[in-house]
Amino acid sequence: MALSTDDKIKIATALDDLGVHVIEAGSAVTSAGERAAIKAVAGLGLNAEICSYCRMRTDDIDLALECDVDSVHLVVPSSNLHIETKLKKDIFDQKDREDVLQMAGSVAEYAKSHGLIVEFSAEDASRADFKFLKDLYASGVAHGADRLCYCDTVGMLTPEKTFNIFSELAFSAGAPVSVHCHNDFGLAVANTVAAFRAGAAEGHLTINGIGERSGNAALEEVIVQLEHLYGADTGIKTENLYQVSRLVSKLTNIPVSPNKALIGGNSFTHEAGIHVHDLVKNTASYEPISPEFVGRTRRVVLGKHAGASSIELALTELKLDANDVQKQEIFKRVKEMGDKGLRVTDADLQTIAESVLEIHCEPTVKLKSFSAVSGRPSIPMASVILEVNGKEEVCVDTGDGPVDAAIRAIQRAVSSVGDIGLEEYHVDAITGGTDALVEVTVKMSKDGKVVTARGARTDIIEASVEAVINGMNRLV
Ligand SMILES: CC(=O)SCCNC(=O)CCNC(=O)[C@H](O)C(C)(C)COP(=O)(O)OP(=O)(O)OC[C@H]1O[C@@H](n2cnc3c(N)ncnc32)[C@H](O)[C@@H]1OP(=O)(O)O
Ligand SMILES: CC(C)C(=O)C(=O)O
Repeated sequence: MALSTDDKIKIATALDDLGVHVIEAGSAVTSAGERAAIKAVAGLGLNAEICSYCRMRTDDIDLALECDVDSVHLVVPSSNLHIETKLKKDIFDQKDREDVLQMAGSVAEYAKSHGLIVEFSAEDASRADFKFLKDLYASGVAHGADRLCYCDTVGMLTPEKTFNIFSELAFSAGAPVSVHCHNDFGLAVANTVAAFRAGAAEGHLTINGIGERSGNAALEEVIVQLEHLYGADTGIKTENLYQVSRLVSKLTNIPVSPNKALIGGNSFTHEAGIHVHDLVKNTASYEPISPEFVGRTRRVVLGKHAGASSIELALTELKLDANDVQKQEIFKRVKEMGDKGLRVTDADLQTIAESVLEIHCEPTVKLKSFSAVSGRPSIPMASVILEVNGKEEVCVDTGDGPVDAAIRAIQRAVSSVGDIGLEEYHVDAITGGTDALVEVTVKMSKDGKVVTARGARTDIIEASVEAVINGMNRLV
């Protein structure tokens, strides 16, 4: 994953707006491009402190200074394993031990003398000799470190162990102690929360839990757990969390798993009829917090597990009245689709309901023709001819591929009916082979309303065009 300067600016601005206190904008030593990006972020005048990762080397500090950052995350190997591997020294040898303490302290002092805030970070602290770790922190503090950090570099901590360690360190190490957890055993969030409970001053968190290997502690999970399960006021604008999560996922190209807590596509989405039956009476029955708390909306989807309440709700949303017999028929058809293994999109339900209720609606957006081209080195391009509210619209656009170009062209062609966004795009090959039937499912939005729709064809561009137009017709 590599972010451009523009991407870093967008993410840093969103994080600042979210209310985070420190933004680690990159490692200045990485490359000239990385330095340009860090400098650009530092020049934004954000409220957050802008920080760069540095090794225990004065030349790394010099590069961070070139970027005009406020602070450095000065990382010092602390376990004997890391010290031996990186520095070829042994903390159990008295001379080597003193050398490491001296080296770390002098780089901290160098950074401080150049006006930087120093977060003095013990790498692999969870596998370090605890006595040496405390000596290392003492050396950092004696040389001016403003904060200390305890890194669980390969995710070895458990919540109980973390609580005990932070209970001992947090108020006796001589400076506020941050926690930096990795998720190798899936415990990064639990360990970070345990550290906060025991007095950690700061947590190193990442949006969507991204990070090296299995990632770091997910910001959104830590914040919402602290607020809701422990009654803390974190000062974070939680209502921005989903929007920032989407931005980071888009710019890093790292999709969020549908079942990811709080920000996954399935959180706050309900399908089971037995759940929906209660949910419509009291949302708390199947939601621990309201979706709006993290900037989301509730969704009830239809499928094999739908019940009468789900159908009733969906019909109300469509503003359609059905009698009991008609509802039974809609219910039956929804179940039939579910039994075939199909997800019932909002557009599918509308089609079923209109067919059962014998309503004939002229679609607002009708496809007359489209074409798309792609190749190398040409730029992917698409043209569409649509009928929008009876008026012919012809649009051409380019994109990252022919599908993107076609969807952009459609979005331009329908701009007269409003701003329709594509929130999610998903492709499944239903059959095997290069002539497979391809199913495209899209989630689209307009003025806060979100709908799902599907297209199924052997041609992926046609399936995408069909899905998008189906979704648009549900929204306008
Ligand atoms: C995902 C993250 O960004 S987490 C933060 C970690 N950040 C990064 O790794 C930044 C990206 N890294 C890079 O671009 C490169 O690794 C560079 C430019 C930093 C260094 O590249 P190279 O000089 O080729 O060294 P290489 O990466 O092979 O090895 C790292 C060197 O740093 C040394 N080192 C690593 N950590 C430390 C430390 N905390 N203090 C002092 N030295 C350290 C290693 O001992 C090794 O030194 P050696 O080459 O003398 O053996
Ligand atoms: C970059 C450093 C802080 C790290 O990821 C770790 O030690 O866990």
